[in-house]
Amino acid sequence: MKQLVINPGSTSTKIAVFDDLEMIFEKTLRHSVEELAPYGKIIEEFEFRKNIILEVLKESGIKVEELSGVVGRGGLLKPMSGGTYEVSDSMLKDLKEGARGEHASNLGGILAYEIASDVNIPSFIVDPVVVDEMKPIARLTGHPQFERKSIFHALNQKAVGRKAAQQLGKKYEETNLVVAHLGGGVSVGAHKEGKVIDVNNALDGEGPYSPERSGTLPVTDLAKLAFSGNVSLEEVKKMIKGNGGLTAYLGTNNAKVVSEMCDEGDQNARLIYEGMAYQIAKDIAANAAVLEGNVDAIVITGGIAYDVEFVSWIEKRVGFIAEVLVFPGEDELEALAEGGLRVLKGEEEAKIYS
Ligand SMILES: Nc1ncnc2c1ncn2[C@@H]1O[C@H](COP(=O)(O)OP(=O)(O)OP(=O)(O)O)[C@@H](O)[C@H]1O
Ligand SMILES: CCCC(=O)O
Repeated sequence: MKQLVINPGSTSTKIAVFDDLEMIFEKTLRHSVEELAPYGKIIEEFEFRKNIILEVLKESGIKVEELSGVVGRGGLLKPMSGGTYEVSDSMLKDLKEGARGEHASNLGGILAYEIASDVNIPSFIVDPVVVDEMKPIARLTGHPQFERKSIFHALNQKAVGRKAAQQLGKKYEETNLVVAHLGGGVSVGAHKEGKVIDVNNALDGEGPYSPERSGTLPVTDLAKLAFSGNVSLEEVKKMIKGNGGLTAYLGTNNAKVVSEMCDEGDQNARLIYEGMAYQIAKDIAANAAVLEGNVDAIVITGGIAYDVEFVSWIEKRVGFIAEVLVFPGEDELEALAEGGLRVLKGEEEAKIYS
């Protein structure tokens, strides 16, 4: 069964075609700042991205009519449990309105639906960033006006969670893991028997700092800055997401460059980079407490997991909890294909978004 999978990022659209679980075509379509400049909101980029995808498929001799389904990465929707969801009218409406925020992955479900409906095949999203399996106790913040939200790299966290469980010779649904995804954003989740019962909101200023996000900031100082009259709301939001973390401290969101700065003897870069590992380690240990110490393994994934020294800084602080398994990079395209295939083959029923 052939499927097209689509993973839209802020400056790229990754696509692949799978025949069952074999990837037979893959392409990263990069979108320059100039190409995206005419579009105010991410949603306005839909037609542009759809046309490029169709052009590339045509050039590569891939016929949309031969596909059995199209799967897109899901976006900022209403909170939902993990799994594969058929793209429905109400989902499309929420994605198009972007009522829960703008995120490139909002385009995933829309692109999948529009390409699939042209040839009357089903479209799905899998484990969107709003997967929410948190326990009520994890939602408390300290003030009833605020509630913690589950927004994280659900797709990759769950995919590597399954791989780690397999490596341990267990089912994911019977395994307890702490998974840390280290990408442009960082999320650290407690996976208890297949459910992510606690995780930092990696998008909105919670948890460790990351290449481009601030993570948790001292709240009174932030409130003072916000009311100082010196900054706009947009500027404050940008400090938290986009221009926070390594970008704010060192002027780059490229952890590889920071690692090179460390190698060249830059002591400040080393302090900041190791500080990020320190905060991630603290969050991993906090999630071990969530799991009451019953941790089968700590799993480290995402682009920064390629950096052996960075991983060693984390491991020296959390190795006492459980063994550390490292899965560098991300398996999002494969995870999308697996989710779609489970439904197409009738092994799982597509969930309904409401
Ligand atoms: N060998 C390496 N050493 C250090 N950092 C690396 C290495 N390879 C990749 N990275 C870093 O990984 C980061 C990107 O990770 P990733 O590709 O997982 O993020 P993303 O997909 O852009 O964002 P997100 O994962 O938050 O959705 C970049 O900061 C990049 O520099
Ligand atoms: C937090 C969800 C994915 C991202 O980093 O944008």
